[in-house]
Amino acid sequence: MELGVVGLGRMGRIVVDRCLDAGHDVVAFDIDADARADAADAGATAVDSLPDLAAELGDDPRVWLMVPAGDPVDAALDELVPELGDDAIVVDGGNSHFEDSTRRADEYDVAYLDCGTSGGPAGAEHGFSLMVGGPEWAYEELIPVFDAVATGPAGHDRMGPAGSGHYVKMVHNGVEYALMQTYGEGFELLHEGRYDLDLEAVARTWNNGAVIRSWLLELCEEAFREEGSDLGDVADHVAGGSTGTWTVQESLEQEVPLPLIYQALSERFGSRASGDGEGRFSRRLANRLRYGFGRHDVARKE
Ligand SMILES: NC(=O)C1=CN([C@@H]2O[C@H](COP(=O)(O)OP(=O)(O)OC[C@H]3O[C@@H](n4cnc5c(N)ncnc54)[C@H](O)[C@@H]3O)[C@@H](O)[C@H]2O)C=CC1
Ligand SMILES: O=C(CO)[C@H](O)[C@H](O)COP(=O)(O)O
Repeated sequence: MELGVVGLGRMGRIVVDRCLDAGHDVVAFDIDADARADAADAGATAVDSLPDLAAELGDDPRVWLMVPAGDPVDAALDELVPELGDDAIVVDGGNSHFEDSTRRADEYDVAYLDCGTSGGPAGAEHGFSLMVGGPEWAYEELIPVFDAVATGPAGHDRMGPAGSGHYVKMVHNGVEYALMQTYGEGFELLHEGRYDLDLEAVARTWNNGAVIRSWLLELCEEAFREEGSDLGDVADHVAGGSTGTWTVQESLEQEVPLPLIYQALSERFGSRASGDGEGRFSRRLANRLRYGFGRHDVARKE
């Protein structure tokens, strides 16, 4: 299959590489010329504009957007969609708000698939988990691409109609916040508590057979190995927060209480208010874990 990929950053580049490895042809565009050149070196056909991308794809174009959520998605769609034919399929693999996705599915004259993507840059090796919303025929048409980008056939599924893919990913991220918070609290008590513990050894032991083993716990182990048991100069400053905020907003609207996810989100806001970079160990671990799974910048003490 031939796929256009728009947005060649941390995540989009993985879409490109995994599709090429699976034998698909890729036409690639990013507003950044260096990113375009790198994708061309990897074997994609790099183009200089969105109209060029549409022209290169010809009939039945299939396009994967992997740009930052919000205005960049609408900007790309506004420029791209008029150039695509009636049978076009567009996937938005970023962290868009599900209501933006339902709006776009109505507004743009293409088959629109909203695709929650999980796995972060580590997905380069293993593939992503993909949660897809939108028309069934379009999902089925793109299964060869989803097989390549995901861990395999079990790593993707259609969640339901437009918006459902990003809705499921929003809740996934709320769960992610709460898991990071609870690991952080446990390690904070171990760090401040009665014994002088090697936290990498604790995490490694837990990761081997314990009830609470997980990938996030493997990333805790990696963080302690690389930063030390005291997390070195990692600051109490946790960035991000949009997807967790949406999860809490939706919980209020649905009257479904989510106290743990709300608390984890509040801890992030609290970390930014304190401003001294010292503070809570749990929040310092969350800061470092965001690098582990998403290659987000680590805030360091001055
Ligand atoms: N980093 C992560 O772990 C994860 C990120 N995501 C989501 O995936 C999306 C992309 O994230 P990353 O790859 O991490 O971001 P990134 O910042 O590494 O890459 C974004 C790329 O999009 C390009 N871009 C921006 N506007 C553009 C436009 N109008 N046309 C063409 N290219 C444009 C930028 O030049 C950049 O190369 C975001 O929505 C993000 O929330 C989803 C899951 C995990
Ligand atoms: O979707 C992701 C992981 O699943 C991204 O890494 C996202 O950026 C995480 O959310 P936040 O930036 O609010 O920590």
